[in-house]
Amino acid sequence: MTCLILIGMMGAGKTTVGRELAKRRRMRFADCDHEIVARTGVTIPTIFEIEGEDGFRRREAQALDELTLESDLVLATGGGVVLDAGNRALLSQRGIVIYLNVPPQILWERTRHDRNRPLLRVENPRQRIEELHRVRDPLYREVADLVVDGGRGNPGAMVRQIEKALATLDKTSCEH
Ligand SMILES: Nc1ncnc2c1ncn2[C@@H]1O[C@H](COP(=O)(O)OP(=O)(O)O)[C@@H](O)[C@H]1O
Ligand SMILES: O=C(O)C1=C[C@@H](OP(=O)(O)O)[C@@H](O)[C@H](O)C1
Ligand SMILES: [Mg+2]
Repeated sequence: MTCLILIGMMGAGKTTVGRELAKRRRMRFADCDHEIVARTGVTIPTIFEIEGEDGFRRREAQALDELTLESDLVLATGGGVVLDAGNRALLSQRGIVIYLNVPPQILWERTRHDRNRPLLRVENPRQRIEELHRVRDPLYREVADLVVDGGRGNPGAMVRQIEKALATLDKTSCEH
């Protein structure tokens, strides 16, 4: 079975919905960020502190390249994975890419108390989310096979919406 890849902004629900989707479809679940944390033994903020964003992005590209070789996998990516053109090419080639599209206001509400996202550790995180969304939304759309409204309904409802959208697609192989 094919490889399903979730993309979207921080707080879009990629990790939460991805895990549920994998359970429902009896597929393995992986998360690029979790993989990086498992490999390095430190948190994402610590990687940003020690190696900067560039260092994190190198690790992210490596993890993406390796994980997307698997089939039968639901993969949650980090929100910034689409910034790199090489990553975007990989995403398009290696799976069905699902963009969880969520308005900035909801992203802000979901992430405001979470300290694990170094890019939001700024004076005005709300404005930062809006800026990142403006830059990234076209990149998410560029690689997405499906765009799903991830702002309405609980994760279970998101899974049902994704399943419905997947049924309309005729892309059945990860290795196309
Ligand atoms: N559909 C949803 N409805 C309500 N809350 C959600 C939904 N999806 C995710 N959340 C919550 O939003 C926060 C961020 O979700 P997460 O899965 O970590 O997003 P991402 O991996 O895209 O950054 C978590 O606290 C999660 O429980
Ligand atoms: O948007 C981003 O650039 C990032 C998103 C995070 O993942 P989530 O999208 O799962 O929060 C994580 O990869 C890192 O903090 C950078
Ligand atoms: Mg996540």
